[in-house]
Amino acid sequence: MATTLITGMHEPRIDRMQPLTPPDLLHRELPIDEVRRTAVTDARTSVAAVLDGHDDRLLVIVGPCSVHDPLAALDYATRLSGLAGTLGDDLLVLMRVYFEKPRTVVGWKGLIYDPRLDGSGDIDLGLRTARALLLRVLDLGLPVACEFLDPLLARYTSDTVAWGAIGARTVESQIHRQLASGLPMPIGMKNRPDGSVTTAVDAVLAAGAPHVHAGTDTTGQPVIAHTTGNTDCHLVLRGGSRSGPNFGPVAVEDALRRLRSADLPERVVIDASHDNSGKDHQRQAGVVGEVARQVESGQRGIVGLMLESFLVAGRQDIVPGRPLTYGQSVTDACLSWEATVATLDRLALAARRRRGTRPAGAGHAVLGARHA
Ligand SMILES: O=C[C@H](O)[C@H](O)COP(=O)(O)O
Ligand SMILES: C=C(OP(=O)(O)O)C(=O)O
Repeated sequence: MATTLITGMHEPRIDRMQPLTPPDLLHRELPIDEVRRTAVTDARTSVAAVLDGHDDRLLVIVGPCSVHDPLAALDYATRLSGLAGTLGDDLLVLMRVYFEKPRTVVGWKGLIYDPRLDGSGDIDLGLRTARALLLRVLDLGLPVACEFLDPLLARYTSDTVAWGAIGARTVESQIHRQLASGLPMPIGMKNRPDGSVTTAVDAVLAAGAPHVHAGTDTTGQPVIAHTTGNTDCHLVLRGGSRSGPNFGPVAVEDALRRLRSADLPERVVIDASHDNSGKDHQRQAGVVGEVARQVESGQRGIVGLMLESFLVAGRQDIVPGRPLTYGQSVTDACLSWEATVATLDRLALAARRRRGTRPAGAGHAVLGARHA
C-alpha cells in the first residue's frame, strides 16, 4: 500500500502523499475479540475505581518511554504480567505501551511514525505493528496505557487501551481536550512542560464537558463528533522545567487544593520520570521512595504513579549502521528491570500500609465524587 502515490495535489510544501489504511480495515485485519474486549472494559472500570477511591490499590503505569522493538516490548510485558499478578492485591499495574512521542523540537517520533527507525516514515506499517503488539500484550493479561498524540490516529488503537495520557506538550490544546472528552478510557492530563498545573486542571475540566468537534469515524470518513464528556480525567504531576519537581508533599497538597477549588475530585497520579527526575532514571527510585512515604502516611489523594522502565537501564541513541542494545530505551532513560521490581515492591508495601491508616476527614471527602 505504501508505494501508491496520491497525485493531482498541488501543495508546494508537500513532497508526496500516500494512502493510509483506514482504522476499520486494520481492525478487521487485527481484530479485538470478545475476550480481549471484555478485558479492556474491565481494566477501564478497575482504573476508574482506583481513581475514585473505591479501590484502595495504587495505579501503576510502568513500561518503556517508547516501544521501538516489539520483541523486547513483549519480553518486558511477559515479565511485567507475572509481577503484576504477584502484586495485584496492592497495585493495579498497566504497561506503558507508547508509540507516539511528542518531541520538544525534532527526533524519532515513535514506532507508529517510523517503525524502521530510519526516517522512512512508514506509518501504515507502524500502525499494523503497534496494533499487533497491543493485542499480544492484552493476551498476556496486562492492561495497556498509551499517550494519544495525533487525534487522527486514536481510532486505530483506542479500543485496546485502558488508560490514556494527554502529554505535557499538548495538554493546552483544545483539539486534545476534545479528543479526551470522547475517549472511552480514563485520561491523565499532564502538567505543562514548564510546570503549569493550572493548564492541566483546565484540561481536566474541559475534557469533562461535552464537545462538538470535527473528526473521522472508523472508516476514515470526516464526521461531526458530539462527545458526552469524560469524567474519568485526572491530573498527572510530571514536574516542570521552570518550577522544578512536583512530587513532594507541598506540591501534592497544592495540586489537590487546585482540584478542590475547581470542584474536581482530589486525585493525582505522579510521574516519577520527566521533570520529576530530571530525566535521570536513577532518580526515579528516589521519587518513588518519597511518594511511597506520603502514601503510607495516609495521603489518599495520590492514586497512582507512572514509571519509565525497560529491560536494561538508561538510554541509547539511534545511530545508522550501529546495532541497538536489546531492551534499552531509544528515548528517555529507563529503570532496569531489576530496579523496577524493587520499586514496585516498595509501592505495594506503601499501599498496604496506607490501608492501615485512617482516611483524613474533610480534606478528601470529595474523593469518590464524580465531577458533574
Ligand atoms: O518522554 C519522552 C520525552 O520526554 C518527550 O518525548 C520529549 O523528548 P525530547 O525533549 O527529547 O524531544
Ligand atoms: C512525553 C511524555 O511525557 P511528558 O508529556 O510528561 O513530557 C511521556 O510520558 O512519554
